[in-house]
Parts: sequence; structure tokens; C-alpha cells
Amino acid sequence: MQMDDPIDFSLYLVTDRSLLAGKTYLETLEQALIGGVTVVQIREKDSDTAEFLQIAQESKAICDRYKVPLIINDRIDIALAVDARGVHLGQSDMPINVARKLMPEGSIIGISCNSVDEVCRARESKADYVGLGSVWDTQTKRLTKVPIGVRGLGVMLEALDGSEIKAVAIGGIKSTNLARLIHGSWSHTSHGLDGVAVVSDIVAAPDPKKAAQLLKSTFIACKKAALSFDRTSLWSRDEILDKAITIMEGVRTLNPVIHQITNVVVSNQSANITLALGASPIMATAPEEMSDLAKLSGALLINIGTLRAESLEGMRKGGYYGNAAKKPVVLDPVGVGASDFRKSFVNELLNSWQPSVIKGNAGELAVLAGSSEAASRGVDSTAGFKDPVSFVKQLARKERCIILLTGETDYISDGKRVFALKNGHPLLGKITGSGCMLGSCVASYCAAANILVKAVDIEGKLTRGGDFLSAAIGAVLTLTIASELAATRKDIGIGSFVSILIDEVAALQPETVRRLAKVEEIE
Ligand SMILES: Cc1ncc(COP(=O)(O)OP(=O)(O)O)c(N)n1
Ligand SMILES: Cc1ncsc1CCOP(=O)(O)O
Repeated sequence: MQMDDPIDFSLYLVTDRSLLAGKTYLETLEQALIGGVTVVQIREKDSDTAEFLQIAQESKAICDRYKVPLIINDRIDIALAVDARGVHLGQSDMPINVARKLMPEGSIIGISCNSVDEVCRARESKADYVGLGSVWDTQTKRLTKVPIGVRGLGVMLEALDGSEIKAVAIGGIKSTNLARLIHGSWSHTSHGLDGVAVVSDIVAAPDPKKAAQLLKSTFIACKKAALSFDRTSLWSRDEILDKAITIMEGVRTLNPVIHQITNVVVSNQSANITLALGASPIMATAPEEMSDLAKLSGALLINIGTLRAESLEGMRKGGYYGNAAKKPVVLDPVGVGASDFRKSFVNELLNSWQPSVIKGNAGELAVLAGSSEAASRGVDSTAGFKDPVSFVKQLARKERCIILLTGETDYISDGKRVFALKNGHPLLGKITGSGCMLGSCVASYCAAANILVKAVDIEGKLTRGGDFLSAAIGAVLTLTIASELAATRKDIGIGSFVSILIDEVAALQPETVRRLAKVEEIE
């Protein structure tokens, strides 16, 4: 191992002797190295200099045996004394330019960053790497700054575009949330993390070797999958329609279970529309059963229409276990702009799990995008976007999922392509819950799309890789074309429309969808 060998940052162990679970510190370190840790930072917050030095010397001897570089937290004197490969500095530690003068040439200097400004300063000071965090809350350290969340990482990574500076994320990272971290932090300029820094998931594990192996293999698989995220599909509009119809038929033959955490106003009609599609609804909200339901169901719908404090944990856990079980999760952020409670909760959800589709009206999606362009009143949108095509494309890139913007024309994008759908009848806007029923349709179609995937290489992916673009298109066509057919019935009114709509969805034929579909791709 030479001083100028490049460092592999993929699994960066930060030590903490207070968290050991049964094994000694040195055993734990060695097991972690055998498990695949690629760089080690000695972090001794409560030791005096003599103890820190001794731990650092012993750690260095073990790291040398495994040819893994050693970094020292905060203390340049200790780094020099043990001939460490570098130091990790905090924002209030010694400035990088001073540390650089004290450390031997070729040493690695890393710095913690919690904001884009700090990343820019790290760039100016020529840091070798940045530790971005804390991503999530953590029991390991008392945080003085608000966690940045997965989506906060993307903009920080973007600030490193064009530089050689490496980036690792830190704070609350576990093998179970790693896929969400890697996929969700990827910047829209395609800048991803070089590694993850982990304390408790390794140090406090009963088997640190196994914990490190799992983190390492998950990181590698997720990075590979994230790099292949770029959908290069060149399907024509007609092929997409074919796929949407195949998915529609798939729902009827596969009869997937659709887990729905939805609002109390629409629960009954959402369950009925799901049955009419050919899927099987389960409307369950208890956090205790989310893990089992994620395994059992084909997809999860989360609709925040009647959000209450008691609903929060179920939604947090539902999405988390949905991701873990590689099932599509559909988010319907109903009325998200109505209150700060909804806004901050949806923000929290999007930082903790990855949806496959987000559907919403202009007002709702504007809130998610941080745009003031489209207004809303309660759960209704009162105005649209000047350029909905660019809007959905950009939001899909930012959130790394399919975006379905509902309105007189519905727009659907995967971040690369945008489809405009013009079916539907004004009666849909006169009943309550038509948007929520659409959420059930999207979840049902995503479930079938995710089951229909043929060649499955699911390692590192958040789902089996279903075609959720065609699924969302198929779902919109089904509900809107059925609404047109329902509206032709004699004496139709608001009350009867809901029942007839459900009947029409059940009776809808693929040829009818093909014949009536008003779908175009917008270049
Ligand atoms: C890789 C990595 N990133 C961030 C930190 C946090 O460092 P700092 O802000 O200096 O806080 P302490 O670790 O000193 O409590 C880190 N240690 N490693
Ligand atoms: C040192 C540090 N800096 C920011 S969060 C953190 C601790 C991360 O620990 P864990 O991986 O156990 O959440």
C-alpha cells in the first residue's frame, strides 16, 4: 500500500468503542476488515492522548495487514505519530490548508459537510473527500444540525461536479436503507456517492464481518443498478400503449394484492375500483403489520388525504418495508400544500423511502418541487403550469421516479420522455375521490408490471424493475376511458356516476382502450 495509491471509499468504517457488542474492539475491527471495509477512521471522543495513541497504533497494525488505509478523526498529532494515511476534520477543527502543511505530502484530508456552502468551501480548500451528513437521525452522535435527508445529498453531490473530490455519506446508514440512499442521492447530473461511512451498523453488530459483507455487497449492487437507471428505452408511442394493455390484462390474470394506506373519505370506493380492475385490495394501516404486508402484496399505495398523527408510523414503515421487499410504492400526496404538517411529513417520507410513482395535481406537485407557480386550495388545484412538460420531466429526474401530473390533460414522465393523455370526462372532477381512485389504479398496474418483468436481476434495485411508465399510462387510460363510457349512460348523475364508473372499469376491453386512447408523446 503506497501513499499515493487511490483510496477505495466504498465502505468506510468509523469506529466507536462505546458501541461494541460482545467482541473486543480489535476483534471487531479485524472482522470488519475481513468483511470488506475499505477504509477505517479511528474516532475516539472520550479518550486522552495516550489512550488514543495506543488504539491508533494497534488499529494501524491490523489495517496494514489487510492493506486498508487508516484515517484519524480530528487529531493531526496522532495521525503523524502512527503514520496514518490521513485525517478527518470537522467544520470547527483545524482549517484544511493548515492541516495540509502539517501532514506529509500525499496525505488524505477529509472534511464533514452539512450544506452545499460547506461543500463549496471544501472544494475551494482542496479537500480530498467530504463526509456528507448526517443523512438521517443517529443514536451514535448528538447532532447539532438538522439531518440533510437523502434528497439533500443530491444537490451536495452536484456541487462536486467536475472535481476529483470523493464523497461519502454518513449518519443512520444501515444495510436496510442503503438502496434508498444510493438511488435517492444520485444527482440529476449523474453524480453518485463514492462510499458510505458507517458506525453502529458494523461496530454494534453481533457479527461485524457479516454486517460489513452485507453493506459492501449492497453498496456495489446498488451502485451498479443506479448507473443502469438511465432508461434508454426507445419504445414508440404504440409500443408503450401495447405494454400498457399487457399490464391491464396482467392485473386481471395475476390478481395482485394491493396494499393501500389511504384516506377515510375514499377507502370504500378505492377498494371497489381495485376489485373492478381485477386486483385484490387490502386497506391496512397498523405499523405492526407493514413488514408482513410488504411481502404479501404486489404494491403499496400511500395517500395522505386524511393524515393524522396515528397514521404517520404506518406510512413510514409501509414505504420502508415496501422498498425492502422490492415492491413498487405509489405516493399520492393529497393536499400536501394545505398545511406545514403535511408538507414536512411528505418531505420526511421522501427522504426515508423511494416511491416508484408520485401522482398529484398541479398544486400538490408544485409543493413537492418547491415551486410557487401552481396554486392549490385544500386538496384541489386551482391553477396549472405554463410548461407542464418540462415541469414533470424535471420533477421525475429530481425524485428519480415516474411523475403523473393530473389535470384536464394528464402528463406522465420518467425524466426522459413525457406523454400527454387527453381522455376523461368532466364528471370525474365533480365526484370526490376520483384522483384517489386513480392512485389505486396506478398501484395495481405497477404491481402487475413488477410481476411481469422477465429477466430479473434484482440485486441493488428498489423493485424488480417493472415498467412503471407504461403502468401509469395504462392506469390513467383505464380510469379516464371508463369515465367517458360511464358518462354516456342515460340519466347519469354524480351519485350514479361512481357506481357506473366502477362497472365500466370492470367491463373495459383492451380493444376499447386501444381505440379510444388519446395518448401522445411530447418531444
Ligand atoms: C466520514 C466522516 N464524515 C463525517 C464525520 C463527522 O465528523 P465531525 O463533524 O468532525 O464530527 P465528529 O466525528 O468529530 O464527532 C466523520 N467523523 N467521518
Ligand atoms: C460521526 C457522525 N457524524 C455524523 S453522523 C455520525 C455518526 C454516524 O453513526 P451511525 O452510522 O451509527 O449512524
